[in-house]
Amino acid sequence: MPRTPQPRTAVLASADLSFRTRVREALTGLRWEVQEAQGGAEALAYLEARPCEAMIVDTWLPDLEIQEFLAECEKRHPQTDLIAVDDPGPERGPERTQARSPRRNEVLLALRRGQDADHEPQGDGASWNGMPEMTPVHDRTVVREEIFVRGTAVVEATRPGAEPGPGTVRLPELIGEAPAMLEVSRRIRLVAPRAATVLVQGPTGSGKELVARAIHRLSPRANRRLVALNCAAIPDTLLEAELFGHTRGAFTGAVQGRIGRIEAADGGTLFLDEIGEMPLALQAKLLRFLETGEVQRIGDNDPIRVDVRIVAATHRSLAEMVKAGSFRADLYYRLAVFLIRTPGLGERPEDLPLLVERLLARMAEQAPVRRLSAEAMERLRQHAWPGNVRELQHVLERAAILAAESPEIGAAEIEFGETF
Ligand SMILES: Nc1ncnc2c1ncn2[C@@H]1O[C@H](COP(=O)(O)OP(=O)(O)OP(=O)(O)O)[C@@H](O)[C@H]1O
Repeated sequence: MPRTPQPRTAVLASADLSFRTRVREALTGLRWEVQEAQGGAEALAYLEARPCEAMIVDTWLPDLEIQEFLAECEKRHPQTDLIAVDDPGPERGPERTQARSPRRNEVLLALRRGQDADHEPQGDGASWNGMPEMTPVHDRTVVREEIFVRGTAVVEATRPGAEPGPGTVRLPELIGEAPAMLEVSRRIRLVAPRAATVLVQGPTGSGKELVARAIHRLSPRANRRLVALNCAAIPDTLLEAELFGHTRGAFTGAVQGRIGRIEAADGGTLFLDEIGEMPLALQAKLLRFLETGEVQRIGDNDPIRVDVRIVAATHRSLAEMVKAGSFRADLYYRLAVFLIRTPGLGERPEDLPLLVERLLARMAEQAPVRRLSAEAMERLRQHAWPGNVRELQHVLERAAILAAESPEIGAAEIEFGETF
């Protein structure tokens, strides 16, 4: 009796759902068990949790440079074969060169045969080794192989000898190459795939919300909701109902029942901005939720189980607040499982030119924008930036409007607003 082959295991990493679907269908039809990841960090987390035979990865990842990703896989999981897949399109990945191993050939073959059910291989998979079309080719004989899976060009992965730089590459939405910013990106990528609570600390306008959104985008929860609540923007008396929800008639004015933001974020992420402004009594209730995973709407005795990841942010030092007795120590420890500190612009002056260039380029997508003169740049350099990147954005927007009739943005067009 023919032996039923064990499913072979692969992680498939791509941000593109249709791409994942095509490749997954091709492989599961061939008895591969495929774990899908939306980005590099998530894919690495899957490999950590359960080693598998192959890593199939899109050459464009939302969070990691492909070379960095491949090097990381190679270092941590030398047993896993790597295959980078190029979707045909204007953005091709970098040139790839690498000798192929027999097992990698199997995956390529599986992908190719996914087009055609008649070719479904029989046996235990070992017999695929040495298929005539796929006999291993030694270094440099073939540098590139394209196989089409329903319109997708599959190109062999490569790990050229070059090291992938400092081991950390910034996330696309976070502008800045200063070490403190690269550390922010690194921390986001490390924590995103996990369920850990994150505390983001940094001055106003330094990108705390951007960090929360990036964590959500790179997490397995990315296709569920990110719900944001600014604790400073809601009167203390309403904050509890906003967080936990309430039944009809639970308090004066509650003419209808409403679910709270925690429940609304079920399966996703809740971003609690300005957590330092939360009243002490409510802090105790939030802690209870974090410990039990249950919420109780105001006016209702039945607890409801929810699965929510919390990312909290503050511009204040919560540790100082704990010392002063205005923030609960137990909640602080529970929130600060993983800390990310967003640096103020004053701490990373070397990023100013890059920020200016990228922010002006973004503005130019909406309306024509003049170039910045050297004098204007110098004026920007002299400023202390208490409002950080948000303030820079506003200064540049104002300057672009003022310079509409000038050949360039001059120092005269750089106006700083009020500082507080
Ligand atoms: N590193 C960065 N790269 C690109 N844009 C940034 C960066 N940091 C901040 N910004 C932009 O600056 C603005 C303010 O950012 P964000 O709201 O994330 O800051 P914040 O720290 O949460 O501010 P606040 O404490 O006032 O709520 C946003 O438009 C954001 O896109």
